[in-house]
Amino acid sequence: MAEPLFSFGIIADVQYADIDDAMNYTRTRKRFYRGSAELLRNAARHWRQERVQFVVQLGDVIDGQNRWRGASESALEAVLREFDAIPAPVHHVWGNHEFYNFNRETLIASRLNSAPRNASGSDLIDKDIYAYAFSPAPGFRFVLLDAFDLSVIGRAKESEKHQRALRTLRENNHNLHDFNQPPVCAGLGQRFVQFNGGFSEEQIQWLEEQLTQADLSQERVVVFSHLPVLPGAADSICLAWNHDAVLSVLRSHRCFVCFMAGHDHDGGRSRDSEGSAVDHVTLEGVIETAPHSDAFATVQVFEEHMELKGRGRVEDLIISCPPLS
Ligand SMILES: Nc1ncnc2c1ncn2[C@@H]1O[C@H](COP(=O)(O)OP(=O)(O)O)[C@@H](O)[C@H]1O
Repeated sequence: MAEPLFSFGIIADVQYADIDDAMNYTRTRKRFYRGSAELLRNAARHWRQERVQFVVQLGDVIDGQNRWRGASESALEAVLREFDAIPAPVHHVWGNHEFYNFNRETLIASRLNSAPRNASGSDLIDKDIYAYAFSPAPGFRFVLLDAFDLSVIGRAKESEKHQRALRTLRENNHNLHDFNQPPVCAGLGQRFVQFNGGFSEEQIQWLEEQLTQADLSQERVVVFSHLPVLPGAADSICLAWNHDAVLSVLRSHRCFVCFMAGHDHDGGRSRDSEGSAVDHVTLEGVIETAPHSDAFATVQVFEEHMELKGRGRVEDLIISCPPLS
């Protein structure tokens, strides 16, 4: 049997807090706030044994409730200790709960900024857009996106991007007193809530350039974001506001293999048949996973496909790589 070229771990929505278990907002699922650290520890142990090359943490690593308890720093320390037990780099995506706990400047200066450093500082596409690309192996380019680049929670009140985000919510959500409440409508319109966000034109342009370069150099690309972009791969309430702009970039490049996101704790899988049938994976969230189970995966990468090996409530998936030419 062929050996994988390399392998990496993925985990989403740990949302750790040192508080008692409770129901989610809509009272449909239980959240295991302390147990989530234990499940992260299980994942770390597993990845250590498997000797993965790196891990991608898909956002919401600590819960927003740490903020009002004054526990943001200690909760972050607790989860980073678990990640430190993995002898491999960890790439951190930022979700809405990162912004409930910290502002953008604090996050940029924190250990949750995993962008590689270059001679002039960091490889971020812009000093305050948390998106970057890295090459895990020759022929592969992995891209992390900032889904709160355009958002109310991820941008300072006085900034132009915050104001634009507010206008987007006012135009699309009639709940002016509470934009966390989804608009009463069917389908995709429900995504215009304050706990979501979107991607600026600069970021989408940068993504386009990354994929164009990857096409030219015959690399394969995997894209990560906290917010999903393909309807069907997640509940409509969980999609990025301008998910369609990202989709149209992804669909126009043959280098694109797979999109991985978190945010929707129920998880989801969908094959984008409008592209060249690439997979969109929304990973099941640790926070709503019972303590006796697990929610993480290891992805083994081969020349022509990737094998996602799920643990606990994450099911296995074979992801095929579209032909390069
Ligand atoms: N249907 C809703 N109506 C009003 N507020 C909501 C609704 N769903 C979530 N919220 C609020 O939005 C914020 C984010 O929700 P939460 O469930 O914590 O997000 P996540 O799914 O990322 O964990 C919380 O402050 C929560 O109380």
